[in-house]
Amino acid sequence: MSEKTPLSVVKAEDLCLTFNTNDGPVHALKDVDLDVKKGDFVSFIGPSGCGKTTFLRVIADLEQKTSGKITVNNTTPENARLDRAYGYVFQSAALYPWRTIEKNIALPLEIMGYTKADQARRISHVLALVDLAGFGKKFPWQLSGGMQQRASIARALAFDADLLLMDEPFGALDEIVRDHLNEQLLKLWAATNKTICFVTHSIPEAVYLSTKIVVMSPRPGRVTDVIESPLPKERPLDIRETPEFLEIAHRVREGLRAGHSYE
Ligand SMILES: Nc1ncnc2c1ncn2[C@@H]1O[C@H](COP(=O)(O)OP(=O)(O)OP(=O)(O)O)[C@@H](O)[C@H]1O
Repeated sequence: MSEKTPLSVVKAEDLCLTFNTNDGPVHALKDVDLDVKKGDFVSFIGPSGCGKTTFLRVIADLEQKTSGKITVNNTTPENARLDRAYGYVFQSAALYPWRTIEKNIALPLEIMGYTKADQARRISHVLALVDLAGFGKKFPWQLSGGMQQRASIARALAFDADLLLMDEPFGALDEIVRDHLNEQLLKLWAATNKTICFVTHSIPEAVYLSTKIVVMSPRPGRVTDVIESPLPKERPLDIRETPEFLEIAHRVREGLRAGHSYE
């Protein structure tokens, strides 16, 4: 492999996952082919039930494929999970209300056996990365929704996983807060060179954040388009008004429309 070819972080080939339910089989993922390279910011967009969360859960070894291939960091999802290859951020911040922000961030580090000194160093580093320096001693309920979500991102970053799996992390926030967090996330991504897989229902969010947009469609859950973004890495919010941005957004919208059943 040439030095310039980035490594594959997630590689899926003919990946299928069928849930057997009392109402018959549900084809959550069908023949998914995807190559996520190191440093990519990949968004998954598509209507409810198209398999976005299921795909993230397969990467995280929380669901098992039915057939096909999937590797994470060139190994099985199970090995990658055991190597702590990823941090996972959910739609709700899922912070323990009885623990302070720093104690929430410390939890996975405690479980992994980091020393107290290493925990403290990592906590202050990730709090600074998400712009929450000085808030470590607060409890989750003392923070706004956007700050809580940043704290949950800090928790996912604390053990230095190169891959971040984010399942609609900003879906429950209002638009202004979401804009702000989108900007911050891009800065964080540029500063840390992480690979990010990000689920969203929002076309502007997907186009603004991503180097690659994966458009999905349900019944069966499949990938209908993969768009490589030509936008520069440096993206002020007003890039959303440029013709290049609107053109990609248009292609995503067309892809979503084509795969939508309007039932
Ligand atoms: N554990 C499960 N058992 C049975 N069916 C499931 C299970 N998990 C997901 N499904 C089904 O698989 C399909 C894909 O679900 P998934 O949650 O991945 O979709 P999604 O695109 O993330 O949807 P949303 O945008 O609503 O979160 C859906 O039809 C869902 O009902």
